Amino acid sequence: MAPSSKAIGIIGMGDMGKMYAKTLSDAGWNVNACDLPDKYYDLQKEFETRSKINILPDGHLVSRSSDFIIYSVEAKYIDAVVAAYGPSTKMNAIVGGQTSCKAPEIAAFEKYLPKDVEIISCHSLHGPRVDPRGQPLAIIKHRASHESYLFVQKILSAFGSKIVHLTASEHDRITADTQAVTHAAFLSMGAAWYANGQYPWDIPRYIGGIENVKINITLRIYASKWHVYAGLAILNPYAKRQIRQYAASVTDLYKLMLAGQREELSKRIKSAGAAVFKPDAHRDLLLEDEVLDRFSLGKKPPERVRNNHLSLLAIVDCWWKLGIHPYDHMICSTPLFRLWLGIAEYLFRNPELLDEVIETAIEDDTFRADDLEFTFAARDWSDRVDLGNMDGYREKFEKVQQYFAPRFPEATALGNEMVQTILEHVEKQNEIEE
Ligand SMILES: NC(=O)C1=CN([C@@H]2O[C@H](COP(=O)(O)OP(=O)(O)OC[C@H]3O[C@@H](n4cnc5c(N)ncnc54)[C@H](OP(=O)(O)O)[C@@H]3O)[C@@H](O)[C@H]2O)C=CC1
Ligand SMILES: O=C(O)C(=O)Cc1ccc(O)cc1
Repeated sequence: MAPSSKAIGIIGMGDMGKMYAKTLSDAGWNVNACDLPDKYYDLQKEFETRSKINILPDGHLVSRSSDFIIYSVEAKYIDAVVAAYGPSTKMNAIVGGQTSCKAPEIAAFEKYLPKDVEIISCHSLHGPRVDPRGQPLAIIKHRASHESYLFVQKILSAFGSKIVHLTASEHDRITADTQAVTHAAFLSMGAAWYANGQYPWDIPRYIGGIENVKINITLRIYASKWHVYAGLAILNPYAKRQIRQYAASVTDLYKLMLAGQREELSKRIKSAGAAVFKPDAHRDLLLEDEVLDRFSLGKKPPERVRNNHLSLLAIVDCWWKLGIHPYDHMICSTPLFRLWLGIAEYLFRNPELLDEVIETAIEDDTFRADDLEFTFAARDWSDRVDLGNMDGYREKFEKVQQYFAPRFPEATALGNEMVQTILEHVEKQNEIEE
C-alpha cells in the first residue's frame, strides 16, 4: 500500500536523483521524475520496469503534478533551473533541494517560488553508492508548517538515515568545515602526485596504513564529478576562508620544515594537537593499524616507511587556527570526513609517531619535492576557489582525473570496500561510547 496518495517529484535524474527515486519508490511512494528533455526516452527505458517511477519530459510537468519536489541538479545551475520550473509548482506544494550547499538553493527558492509554496530542503551527507542507512541526512525547514515538516520527515525516513535538523546557514557552516576543507586536502594530494609524475601505489613510502586511506580517498574523489566538489567549495559562503587557511597552514608548516626550525614546528604542531584532540576527551581510536593496512593498491614494504605527513599536520593546524572542533561535527559528517578525522587522530594520539613525524620533517629531505608540489597544489586550489572560478576548477580537476583514470576501476572497488569496513568499525567505536 502506498504510504500516501501524495506524489514526490525529482528534477535531475543524475546519480543522486536516481538513488532518491529508487529508494523512495521502493518505500511505496509515487515518484514523478525528469532530467533534461533530451534524456526523456533513455530514462523512460531505464525505468520502464519500475511502475512507481513516472518519467516525465521536463521540470514543468514534474512541478505541476507533485506534492514534494526535490531539485537534484548541479549546484551551479540551481538558480536557472528553479527560475525555469519554480513558477510551475503545484499550489501549496513543498519544494526542497539536494544540492550540497544551501545558500544559493534557498536564494533561488525565495526568488522564484510562488508564495503559497513551502520550502523544506535536505542533504544526504554521502555519495550515491554509499548505503544511506545510518548516514546523516540534514533537513532544513525554511518556510513551512510543522505538519509539512512531519510529512517530509516521513518521506525521507525511507533512507533509514540519521536525521539532523539544521538551518540553511548552520548547514553551510558545518559542511564548509567538514566537506570543503577535506576535499581541498585530497585534491591537493592528487594534484601533487600528478605534478611529480607519481603513481603513489608504485612507491614504497606511500604504501600501507595511513597512506592507503590517502590514496584511496584521493582516487575516489577524482573518479567523481568535478561539479559536485566545485559547487560545494565555490558556492558555499563559508568555504573560501576554510580552504585558504588550509593552504596557509600547509605553507607555514612547510617553511618551518625547510628552515629546519624544529622547536617552532614541534611547538606549533603540539599546540594544534592539544586544542583539537583534548586529553580529557578519552576515547578509543577511530582507526587501527590492522584496518588501515588492509586496503592497499600496491605491495606493502616489510618495514613501515617514514613520512612527515604534511597534509595531516596541516589539517589539524587549520582546525586549530579556525577554532573548529571536528568531533562536534560528527552528527553531520560525510564518510570521507570521518576517515580523514580518523587518520588525523591516529597520528596525533600516538606521541611516538608524532615525534617521529616531526623528526622526519626536519631531518629527512626525501619528501621535499613532494611537499613542495603539495604546497603549490594547496595554494592553487585555494586561489581557484577564492576567485570563484568554476572553469579553472574544472580544468585542473579533469587534468588530474585523466592522469589517474586507468586505475579508477580497481581503486573504486578497493575504496568502496575500505570505506565500508572502516565505517563499520567507526560505528562500532561510537556505539561503545554512547
Ligand atoms: N554525488 C554526490 O556524492 C552527492 C551530490 N550531491 C548534490 O546533489 C546534486 C546532484 O548531484 P549528482 O546527482 O551527483 O550530479 P549529476 O550530474 O549526476 O546529476 C545532476 C543531473 O541534473 C541534470 N540537470 C541539469 N539541468 C537540468 C534541468 N534543467 N532539468 C532537469 N535535469 C537537469 C543533469 O544533466 P546534465 O548532466 O546534462 O547537466 C544531471 O543529469 C548536486 O547539487 C550535488 O552537489 C549531494 C550529495 C552527494
Ligand atoms: O563524503 C564526501 O565528502 C564525498 O565526497 C561524497 C559527497 C559529495 C557531496 C556531498 O554533498 C555529500 C557527499
